[in-house]
Amino acid sequence: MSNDPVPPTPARRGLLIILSSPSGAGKTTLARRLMAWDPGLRFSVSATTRPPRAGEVEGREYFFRDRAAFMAMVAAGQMLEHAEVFGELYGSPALPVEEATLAGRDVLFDVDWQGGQQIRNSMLGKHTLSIFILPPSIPELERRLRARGQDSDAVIAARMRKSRDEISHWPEYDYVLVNDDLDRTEKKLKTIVSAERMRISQQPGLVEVVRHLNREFEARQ
Ligand SMILES: Nc1ncnc2c1ncn2[C@@H]1O[C@H](COP(=O)(O)OP(=O)(O)OP(=O)(O)O)[C@@H](O)[C@H]1O
Ligand SMILES: Nc1nc2c(ncn2[C@@H]2O[C@H](COP(=O)(O)O)[C@@H](O)[C@H]2O)c(=O)[nH]1
Repeated sequence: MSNDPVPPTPARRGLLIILSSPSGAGKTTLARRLMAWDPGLRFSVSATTRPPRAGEVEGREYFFRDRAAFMAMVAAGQMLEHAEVFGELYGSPALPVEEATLAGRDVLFDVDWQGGQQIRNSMLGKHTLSIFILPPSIPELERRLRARGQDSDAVIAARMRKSRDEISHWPEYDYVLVNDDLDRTEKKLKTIVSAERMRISQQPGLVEVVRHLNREFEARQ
């Protein structure tokens, strides 16, 4: 018998994948493509006090709450993070994230820089992967916000004013992608996620593989 140096197999904890960008750079579009690529990925549906846009469905894009209900969730400790963005409250409910990551599933967040910071510093923040999406130019950012056709001129102007501040947080992220061509950016995003999933810390099953290889070495002696 060898004295097997390999520790027992720990369960895999899911990754917290954080996407941030200035409004309109394309993170929601990219998040949808990532979800379609990997049905095992769980999207963290945020709660917000902002009113629904046309086509948005309660519980799919957001949980739409009034301020009192939102603050009650915060007071009850139900939010992993929360922040005021463009004058509205946004937050990520903690329980679905805990359940998914405990079951080994990765969770995708579409949050601003404040949310990104809070998630990284949270109890669940040990295994995070954070990616910041930059627009190729400021005129293109504004063009995308207008082309989306969802927000008033005043809302677009407010979001453009905040974009410089949001962009200033790019160095806090693990990766930065310039979203010029959507298909190319999607491919890069998938490459990053695939590579991060191959980190030793993300592959507890390797312990069994190495154990098996050691047994095979012994059988040859
Ligand atoms: N690479 C791209 N080239 C051209 N248009 C794009 C590109 N990426 C996204 N878009 C478009 O830009 C608009 C804004 O994208 P999206 O809603 O994904 O931005 P966002 O970063 O999630 O914004 P918000 O923070 O306001 O939710 C959408 O109409 C989307 O189709
Ligand atoms: N800190 C958090 N930010 C969030 C969350 N959900 C969304 N967001 C960010 O808000 C803005 C605006 O989103 P929109 O849907 O109104 O266009 C954008 O930057 C999102 O990333 C959250 O739970 N926490």
